[in-house]
Amino acid sequence: MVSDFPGLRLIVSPMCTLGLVLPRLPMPLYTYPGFSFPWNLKHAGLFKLFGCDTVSLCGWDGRAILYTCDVPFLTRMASYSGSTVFPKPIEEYGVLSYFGDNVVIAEHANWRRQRKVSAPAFSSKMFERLWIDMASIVREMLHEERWEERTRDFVGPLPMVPQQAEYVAATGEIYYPHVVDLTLRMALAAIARTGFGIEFEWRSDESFTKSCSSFGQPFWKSILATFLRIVYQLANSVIPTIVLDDVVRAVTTFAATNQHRRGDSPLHLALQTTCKAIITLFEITTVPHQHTMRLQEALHLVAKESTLKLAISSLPSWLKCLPFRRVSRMNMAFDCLHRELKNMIASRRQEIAMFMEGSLESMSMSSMCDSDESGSSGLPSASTFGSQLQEKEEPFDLLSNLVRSAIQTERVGGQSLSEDEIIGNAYIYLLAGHETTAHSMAWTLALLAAYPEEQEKAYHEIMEHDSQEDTIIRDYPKFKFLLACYYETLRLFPPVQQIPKVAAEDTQILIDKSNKVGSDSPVPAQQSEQRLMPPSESFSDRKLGTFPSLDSEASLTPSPSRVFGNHRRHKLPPLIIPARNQTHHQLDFSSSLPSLPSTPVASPMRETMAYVGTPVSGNTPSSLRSEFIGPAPFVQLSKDGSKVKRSELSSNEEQVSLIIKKGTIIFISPPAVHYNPKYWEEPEKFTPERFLKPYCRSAFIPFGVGTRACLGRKFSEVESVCMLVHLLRSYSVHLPLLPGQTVEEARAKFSRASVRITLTPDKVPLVFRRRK
Ligand code: HEM
Repeated sequence: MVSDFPGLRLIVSPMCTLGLVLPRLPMPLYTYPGFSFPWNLKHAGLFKLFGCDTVSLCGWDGRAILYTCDVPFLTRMASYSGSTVFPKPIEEYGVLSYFGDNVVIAEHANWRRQRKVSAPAFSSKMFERLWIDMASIVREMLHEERWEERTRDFVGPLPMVPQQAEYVAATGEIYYPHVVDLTLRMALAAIARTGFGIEFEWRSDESFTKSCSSFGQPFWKSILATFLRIVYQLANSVIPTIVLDDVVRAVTTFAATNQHRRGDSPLHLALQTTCKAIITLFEITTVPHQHTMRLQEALHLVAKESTLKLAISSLPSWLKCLPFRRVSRMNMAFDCLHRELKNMIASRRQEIAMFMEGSLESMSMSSMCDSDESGSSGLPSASTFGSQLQEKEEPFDLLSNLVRSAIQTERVGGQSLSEDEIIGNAYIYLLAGHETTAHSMAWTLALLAAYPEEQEKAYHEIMEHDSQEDTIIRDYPKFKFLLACYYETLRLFPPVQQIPKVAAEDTQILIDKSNKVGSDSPVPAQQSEQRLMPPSESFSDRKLGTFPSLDSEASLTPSPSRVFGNHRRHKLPPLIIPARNQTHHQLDFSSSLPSLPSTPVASPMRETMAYVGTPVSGNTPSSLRSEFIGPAPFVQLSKDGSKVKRSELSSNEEQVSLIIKKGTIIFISPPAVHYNPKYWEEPEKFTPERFLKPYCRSAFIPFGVGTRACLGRKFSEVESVCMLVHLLRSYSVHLPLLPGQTVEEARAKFSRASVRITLTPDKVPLVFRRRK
């Protein structure tokens, strides 16, 4: 299917189950590069090696995929992903349906419905609340962890001891061996408060982790309990249950009354010990845990153990009940969260319906009162009714907004979300929004520590706009440099490493070959203003080239085009494909093409055409053309955006086609795009300023591309900028350098990461000091 593209021929495909667990093998480019290969190889390790931006990855187990970092190609492809052409291979996402159907695993009409109902949940009031919540989370953290007190007497770093393996914090320094422990809790608190409206108090790290890890039974207890239950089941099959139950009840009652019996004789002691043992055994088998799990603890454990849950979901069901403490703790947490979400949704439904009715009623009453100025109607005045309502604050957290949107959709007769779908989507917010943002916040701090001059710029920006009074959401657009730092971090460490698509049908993409450089190459400021969007374009009112503005409600509420993508309004960037009889080597921008003859080029035609899937000749072969029955979206576009008749395809010298065979899996690689020197100057360097100048927007894809782009993008941006403002205004962050260690070495160390659900840093050690 993809053999015409150069690439890796591997023993194991990274996409199969074995690939998920197998570590990197020796000679990785011939055997197996490990599941973390997108991060380890980035652009230079694979695409540069093969000299083209789309390569194939084939395993001996038969799974073959196309792997691309070619911006024109992926932009065109992803812009249509909401349609039937390049959907997500949703069968790969089955495990995410644990709590219920949700927007991430939906496709086609189901996806449109879910996205339409869930997008309004990210409303301006929610962002207002997010800013307030995040600011108070940082404040509480600083207070609870006694940062001020601990950083009071800093005199300077401790003298270095040669061969020192671990950094020793000096007096007045706060040292985190892995700052992700801190950012994970901040991101969780933000999701808990603004996402679910839960009172999530900040407890010192130690006590919180301790209480969370106390759940679940120790391994030996679980084994014993399982054994006793099996014995009971077997005995049950021989002796009638009722008799067995009576015997157990009699024995335990006897044991309970006799376990504290006084007496010093050996007989008494033996009886007492036996009775205690019986009671313990009985407790092990019947009472799993005395202490009820709180929602805050359940949230923490669910977020922490989601990877385990997903891994276990694909195992046979009996394996899921293995008596490991971690597994039983995880199951408890998931059950608790599910139960609580159900209760919360039920109560929110009532509350929100009350508010909706209340506001309607107060409106109608105010009009009645207006018409009857003497107030002789006998009804409470509109203001009295309004104040009764105001006593209770209307909730605007994500979950409440989702419920509100579902109710509103129901009321206008639209297709709404079921309770399970609301729970499914709420769980996705937790899963999608927790680790991604937490890891990115940790890496932003680390990069600012590694580049002190950038940190100083960030600090100056904070000082410029952060008066002594608390900042509010309206101040957010002022922190341009901080947002640029966050973007640059996401470019260097994109949390999502692969974005999969599948060709649902044989598809022919018509390419404008005259546009050689392609409109997605990095461009200087004066060129192509249309493509130069501000870093937060989806948040702003979309004035090209301006920074996000939060002045209007509209700027925060997703518009249909923002929700569903704007591919209908804008012309898609053309793909660059060689003309007939033009070799790859003649091209100055032949990014979509296999350019090295690692796969033997069989015919001149192969050399001159770019295609994905079955080889085709220079002209669309009749066999393939006959498959294009019905609308083929790509065929309809020409250079000027007008329609091209199918019959013109073969003869039109300006147009060349790219053919993607049905079933081809295509993985878009954000790290390879972000490290592609074609789009980014000095891609390895941390240069936040690049986002303050015109930049290649289509080559910045941490939040995905096209219609399926991230719904929570603004959530993560507002949350992170707010955290930086409130932390860096009083504290500076530094790398804990060991004797003889350079900044580059330290950066290489904190850049080590593995690909799990998202890119997960191995260790990010940081030191904080109080600013003078
Ligand atoms: C740094 C933070 C984040 C990154 C890098 C990120 C990245 C992404 C990416 C790449 C996708 C597209 C996946 C695909 O097409 O297969 C996505 C989708 C999604 N994200 Fe995020 N995300 C982040 C934060 C969040 C947050 C905070 C939330 C919610 C509170 C969220 C909710 C979602 C949802 C609901 C989707 C599915 C959209 C759809 O399929 O229509 N994300 N995200």
